Amino acid sequence: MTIVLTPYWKDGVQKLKMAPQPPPKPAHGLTPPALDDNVHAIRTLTQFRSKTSGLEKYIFLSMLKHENEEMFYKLCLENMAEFTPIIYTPTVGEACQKWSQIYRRPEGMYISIKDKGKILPILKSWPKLDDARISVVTDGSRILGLGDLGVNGMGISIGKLSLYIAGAGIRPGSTVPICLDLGTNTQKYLEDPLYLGARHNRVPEREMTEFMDEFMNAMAVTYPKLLIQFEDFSTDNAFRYLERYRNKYPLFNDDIQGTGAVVLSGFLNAAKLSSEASGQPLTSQRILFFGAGSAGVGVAMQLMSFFTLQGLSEQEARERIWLVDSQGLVFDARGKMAEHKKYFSRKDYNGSPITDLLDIIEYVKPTALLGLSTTANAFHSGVLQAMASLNPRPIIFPLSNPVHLSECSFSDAVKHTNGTVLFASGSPFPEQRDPTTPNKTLYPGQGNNMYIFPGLGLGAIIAKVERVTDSMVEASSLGLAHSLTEDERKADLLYPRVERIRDISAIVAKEVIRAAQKAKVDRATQLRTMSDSQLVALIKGKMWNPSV
Ligand SMILES: NC(=O)C1=CN([C@@H]2O[C@H](COP(=O)(O)OP(=O)(O)OC[C@H]3O[C@@H](n4cnc5c(N)ncnc54)[C@H](OP(=O)(O)O)[C@@H]3O)[C@@H](O)[C@H]2O)C=CC1
Ligand SMILES: CC(=O)C(=O)O
Ligand SMILES: [Mg+2]
Repeated sequence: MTIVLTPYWKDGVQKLKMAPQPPPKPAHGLTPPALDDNVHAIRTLTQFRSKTSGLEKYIFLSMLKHENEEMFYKLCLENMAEFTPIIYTPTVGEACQKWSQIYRRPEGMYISIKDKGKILPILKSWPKLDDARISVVTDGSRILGLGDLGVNGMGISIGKLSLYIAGAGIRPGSTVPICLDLGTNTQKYLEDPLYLGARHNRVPEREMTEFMDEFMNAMAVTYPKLLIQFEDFSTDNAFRYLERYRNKYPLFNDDIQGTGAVVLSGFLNAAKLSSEASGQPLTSQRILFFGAGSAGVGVAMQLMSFFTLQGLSEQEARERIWLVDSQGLVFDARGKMAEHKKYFSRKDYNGSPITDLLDIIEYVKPTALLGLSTTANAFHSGVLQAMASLNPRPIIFPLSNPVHLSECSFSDAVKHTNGTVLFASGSPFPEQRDPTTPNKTLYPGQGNNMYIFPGLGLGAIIAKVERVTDSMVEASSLGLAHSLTEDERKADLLYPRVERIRDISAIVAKEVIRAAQKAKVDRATQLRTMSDSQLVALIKGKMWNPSV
């Protein structure tokens, strides 16, 4: 059997034999006499920790996954807080940027625009055809906040799927990383002799849509049990292909829906604390979005349900949300604007454009400031102080990834709000001392869709859904919000500790299955009669665990 698992070299498609399986345990006498899995885990972790840069650690773990997958996931599960910043944001961002330099072996499928008209046989050559359950598909056009990385975006599909396995116990053999190669508009890559993708600009929209139609149809034919996660498509395409396929195939867009769900969840917990401190009702929250792309608008759409769940009408909910883009406050009288911004564009402002964030804050008087702008340090000291002067507990979520593009750091947020901030960021930051209470530690939340997609995907797979409905996405969010333990609430955490990711994914998956049942999109109808505890037990029982 041959399989297209490698990127392209010039015009040719390199065909490789199937990727080698991990070797069976060596016969007695071929390993050192005292080799023991538990001690070897310590040895491997020590080797990992001896690497000095994030990228070296990433490469080490990537090779470990290839050579000893069970050990990789065992260590990952036991050291989630230490491993996620390496296999995921921020280090995965650097790995993607340098993908053409660090590439070593096939680990997913690359489907090129040159394969148009013959995508089906390529998909059929995937070695674990019948096992395929979840695919993360990117076209590399907006990887984290790093822009168009072309086929270098493969690293993000692989990273997300590692979190499906570690975080939700999806079987490793059921995951299918895919990177679509539709060209790149990044000149640096086109000129890089090591670049692994097609060496031309991105193809026009019509050609891409024809390609996508063929690809999606071929995916459904080849993998009838597959759920698709669209990842890191540039904003126009993210909205376009979500709308085009969401009622036809089981899929969701992680940046629009996964991010919306994770932020709604953290916001629900933050808003309770903020309203307790201000004495104002939850409905008085005023949310300012700095960034109005797929993530900003996706989150804004999801936060509508924060208000409607409190009894506000759709119109009232919409009035509690303001968007800012690179031209400043988004308002109708500004003139022509992208389709996805229109719904939240303000109708009640007719003045001249307001572009400075401090002026916008003065005008809106937000209780919450959410950053999805890819603009590092946009929440500077003046912005943080302004938020703190308006609110006893300001909600500040700098959600852009990776770390170096975050709108502010946790230490700055703590410093300039005198420790009152309710904080969540897209990438992790270290904890801080409370400036006002000796010996008290303040913990940053990680408002990253990694808390949602593993459980959402697992629930959708177990329920064998025909579609992913908005109600399933909302249920994943509420499941996450309610999964905080008493201890976590006492520490004012907005998200559960990442070490509990498996438990959280089980809760999220259960809520997703229940919502799928309500919407009647579940094909595993035998689950409908189970009690909640039976369902959670079933979900946990289905989770794959490393055997070492
Ligand atoms: N925490 C999480 O789980 C997630 C985080 N993200 C992060 O969100 C970020 C945005 O992603 P996405 O929405 O897809 O990206 P886009 O590029 O589509 O959106 C960026 C938005 O920010 C606006 N913007 C850019 N520069 C400025 C500026 N100087 N001032 C004000 N606004 C500005 C853009 O304005 P304009 O529209 O005018 O161009 C656009 O609206 C990324 O960094 C990504 O990593 C994404 C998904 C999940
Ligand atoms: C987290 C994520 O999906 C992003 O930054 O794009
Ligand atoms: Mg993403």
